[in-house]
Amino acid sequence: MALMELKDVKKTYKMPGGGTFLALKGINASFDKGELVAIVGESGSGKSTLMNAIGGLDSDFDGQIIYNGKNLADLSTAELVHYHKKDIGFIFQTFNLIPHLNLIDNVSIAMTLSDIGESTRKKRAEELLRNVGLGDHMYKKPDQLSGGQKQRVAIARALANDPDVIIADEPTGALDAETTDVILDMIRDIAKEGKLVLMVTHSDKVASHCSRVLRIDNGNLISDNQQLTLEHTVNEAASNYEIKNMSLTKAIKLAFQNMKAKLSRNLLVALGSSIGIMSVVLMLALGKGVTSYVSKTMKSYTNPNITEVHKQSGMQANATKQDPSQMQNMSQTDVAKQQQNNIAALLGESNANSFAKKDIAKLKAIKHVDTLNLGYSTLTMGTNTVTYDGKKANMMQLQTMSKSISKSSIVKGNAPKGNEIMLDRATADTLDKNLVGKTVQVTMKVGQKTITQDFKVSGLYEATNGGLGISSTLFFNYDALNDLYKQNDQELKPNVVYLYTKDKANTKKIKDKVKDLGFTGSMQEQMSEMFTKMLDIITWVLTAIAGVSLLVSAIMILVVLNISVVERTKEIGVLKALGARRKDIRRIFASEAFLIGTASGIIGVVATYLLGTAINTFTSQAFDVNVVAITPQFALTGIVISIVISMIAGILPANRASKLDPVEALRKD
Ligand SMILES: Nc1ncnc2c1ncn2[C@@H]1O[C@H](COP(=O)(O)OP(=O)(O)OP(=O)(O)O)[C@@H](O)[C@H]1O
Repeated sequence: MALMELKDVKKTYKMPGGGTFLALKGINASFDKGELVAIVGESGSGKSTLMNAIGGLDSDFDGQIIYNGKNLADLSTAELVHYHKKDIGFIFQTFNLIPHLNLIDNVSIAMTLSDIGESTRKKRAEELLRNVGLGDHMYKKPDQLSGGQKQRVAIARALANDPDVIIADEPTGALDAETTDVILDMIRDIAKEGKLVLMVTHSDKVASHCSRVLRIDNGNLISDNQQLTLEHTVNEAASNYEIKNMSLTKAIKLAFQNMKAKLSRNLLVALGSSIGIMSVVLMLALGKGVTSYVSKTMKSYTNPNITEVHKQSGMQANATKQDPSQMQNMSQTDVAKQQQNNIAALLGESNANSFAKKDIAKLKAIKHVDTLNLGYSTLTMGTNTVTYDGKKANMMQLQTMSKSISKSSIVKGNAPKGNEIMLDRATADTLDKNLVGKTVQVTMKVGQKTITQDFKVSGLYEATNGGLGISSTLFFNYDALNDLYKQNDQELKPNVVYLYTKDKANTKKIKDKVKDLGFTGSMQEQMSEMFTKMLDIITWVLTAIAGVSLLVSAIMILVVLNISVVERTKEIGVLKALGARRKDIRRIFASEAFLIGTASGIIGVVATYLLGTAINTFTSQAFDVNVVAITPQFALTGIVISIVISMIAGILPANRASKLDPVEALRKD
C-alpha cells in the first residue's frame, strides 16, 4: 500500500461575492516513502492549494487524501493535530522561523507542542542543528543568520518529530544558486533516509534533482514522470518519543518568552494598568488605616461605659434635618441668625445648647442608663485667664470633669477635687514647670459676671491630638462650678450629659437611642463621623479612579494583545502547521494576559507600598498617625483583581488568535 494516495482531489474556493472557483479539478496520484517529488506548474496553477490539503492545513476538499489508510478529510481534530505533529513536517519559502526564539527553541518548538521534556528536546535540537551544519550557531536568533542558514534551521525544525512526510513549499525560492544546491542536497538526503518529500518549485533545475516530477496546470495534473531512483541510506536521526498535548506550563513558558521579546512594550502596559490597581489597594489601605486610627483614638480617650451627649441648638438641629433644597430657601437673615446663635451657644452666651429638665428626664429614662452626670463645656476664647507669679495665660476653653476623661490623659497630679482646678500641660508650662499643688489666680466669666478668684491646681492634662478638648483648657468639677455660679447669683445650665452604664455592651444601644432622641454624641464621635464621611468621599474618588483606570487598562491590554495577534499571525500559522491546537494558542495568549496582569498587579502593589510609606511619613510627622495600612490581604486582592481584569481583556485576542485559519495566516505577508 502506498504511503499516501490522492483520489480525485478537488478544491473549490468560495468567493466573497458569492461565486466559487475550482482551484483543483480532480488530482489522482500516489506516493511512497523515499520519494522526492517535485510539484511544478505556473503561478496560480494550484500547487500550494494541493500542498495545504496534503499537509492537513485545509480539510475542506472533495475527493480523498488517504494517509496510512485514513482519509484526511475524515480525521478528528485530535487525529489531525497528531498528523501535524508526527506525520508531516513543513519547510516554507520564507523560512517562517519565530524571531524571538533562539535556534534550539525554534527547532524544538514542534517537540514543545508535543510536550517532550526539556533535556530530550535540547539534545535532539542540538543534534539536528549539528546535522545541518549549524552546531556553532545554536544560541543565535534567526535575524543573525543568512538566508541559507535560516532554511537549514527550518529543515531541522521540520525533522524534529521525525515525520514520514516533508512538505517543502519553494524551499529554495529565496536563496542564491550556491545555497540552493546545499539546501537541495539536504532535502535529497532526507528523501534518501526514507521520507516522502513533496517539494513545490518553479525551477526546472531544482525539479531535475527530484526522483519524480508532477506537473500541474490550471488545477489539473497534466504529467507525472518518474525520472530517477534515489539510493536509500539509513536514518540515523530517528526519534521515538511519545507525542502528547502541550501542557499549560509549557504554554506559560512560551508566553514568557514572547513577553521578553517585547519587554519594554509589555512593561509599559503593565505600568499603565498598575495605576488602577494602585488606586484599589490604596483605597483599601487608607480605609483600614483611617478606621483603625479613629477607633483607636476613640478607645484611648473615652471610657467605653460612658455616652457623652450634646444638644444641638434648635436651628442647628433643623438645618441638619432639613433637606438641602429647603436650606436654599432660608433667607440670608435666617442663616446669619443661625450662625450667631451657634457662636453664642459655643461661647456659653446662649442657652440654645443647654439641657432642659425634660431633656434630662428623657435621657435618664433610656434603658440601661445607670447614672446620669451633668457637665458643662464652653469656648472662652481668651476671656478667662490664669495668672501665676506675674505671668498670665489666656484660656480658650472651660470644661467640667467627667468620668469619660481617661486617667491616662492626666499626666501630672490628680483630677480636681472640690474647689480645685486642672490645666492643660502646655498652658501650665508657660506659667511654671511645677504648677501642680500651687495656687493660681483665675479671672473668669461666670454667667454675665466676671470674677477673679484663687484656685489650687490639682493636676495637668495632656491635650494630645484627638484628645479631649483643644489646648488651653481650664477644668472644673461640675458641682464646684455650679456652686461658683450660685454664689454669684448665676445659673449654670448643663450643656453636656454623661450617661453611665455598668455593662459597656449596652453603650452602643444607648448611643443609638440618644441619636434617635435628636441629641448628638461627643466631639470625638462627631469628629469620627466627619472622618468617616471624608473617608467615604475619598473612597468614592479612589473607586472612580480605580474604575476608570481599570477599564482603561483592560482596553489597553486588549489592544496590545490584538496588535500582538496581528504581528504574530504568521507565527500562529506556523505553530498550527506544527500541531498547535486551538487550545494551545489560546493558552499562550491567555498566559500573556496573565503575565501582564501579574506584572501590573505587582507594580501596583509596590507603588502603593512606596506611596503609602511616603504618606505615612508625612502624616506621622504632622499628626502622629499612619493613615495607610497595607496588609498582605490587600496586596493579594490587588494582584488578583489585576490578573482577573487582564485575563478578561485577553479573552477576545486569545480567541481570535486560536481561530486563525493556518492557510490564511501562513499566506500573510
Ligand atoms: N482563499 C482563496 N480564495 C479564492 N481563490 C484562491 C484562494 N487561494 C488561492 N486561490 C486561487 O486558487 C488558484 C491556485 O492558487 P495557489 O496558491 O494554489 O497557486 P500556486 O500554484 O501555488 O501559485 P504560486 O506558485 O504563485 O504560489 C489561484 O488562481 C488562486 O487565485
